[in-house]
Amino acid sequence: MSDFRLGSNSSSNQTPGRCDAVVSHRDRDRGPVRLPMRNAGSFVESFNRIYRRVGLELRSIMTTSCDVLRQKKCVPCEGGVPTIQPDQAAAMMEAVPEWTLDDSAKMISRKINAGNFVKAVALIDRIAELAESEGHHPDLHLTGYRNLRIDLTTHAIGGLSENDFIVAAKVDALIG
Ligand SMILES: C[C@H](O)[C@H](O)[C@H]1CNC2=NC(N)=NC(=O)C2=N1
Repeated sequence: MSDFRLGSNSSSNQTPGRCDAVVSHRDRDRGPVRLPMRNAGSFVESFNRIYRRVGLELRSIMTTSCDVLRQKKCVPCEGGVPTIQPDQAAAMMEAVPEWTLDDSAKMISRKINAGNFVKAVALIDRIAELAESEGHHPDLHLTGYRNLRIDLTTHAIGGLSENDFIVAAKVDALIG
């Protein structure tokens, strides 16, 4: 097999330079790879299923940039994908500084004092629209008429996925 070379002129039509994943050949990292904006998770799964027999593997790099997360789209998750591990989750919290990671590293949460009940419910409505457009939904807790807690975890896999961080970053943009 010829030396497997990669550059920033990858197949995806995104700005060069940003790396979403690394491809390794026989466990040796060979270079950066850009992933498609949509369905990146299933692309990585399919690539690895097909090319593992020749020693190639894609390892996606979870982003720690809020801006990058806000450009992404959630990937429908029906289970069968690994959860983000605690160390990666802790690193990704950098992108969503208003959020906290729970002790089990399976959920991220944000607490907001919306000021009054009407504002809190209006915020819930806006979050609901965002969640529906992403196909990924937070658990919402409104207590004390104005205190809203937003919990994000990926129920299908019983832990965190990049979807949770994408929605969290978009909620932050929505709140401002
Ligand atoms: C088919 C659809 O993508 C799945 O049912 C989605 C819906 N929204 C979801 N939201 C969250 N938080 N976790 C999920 O596993 C989930 N699954």
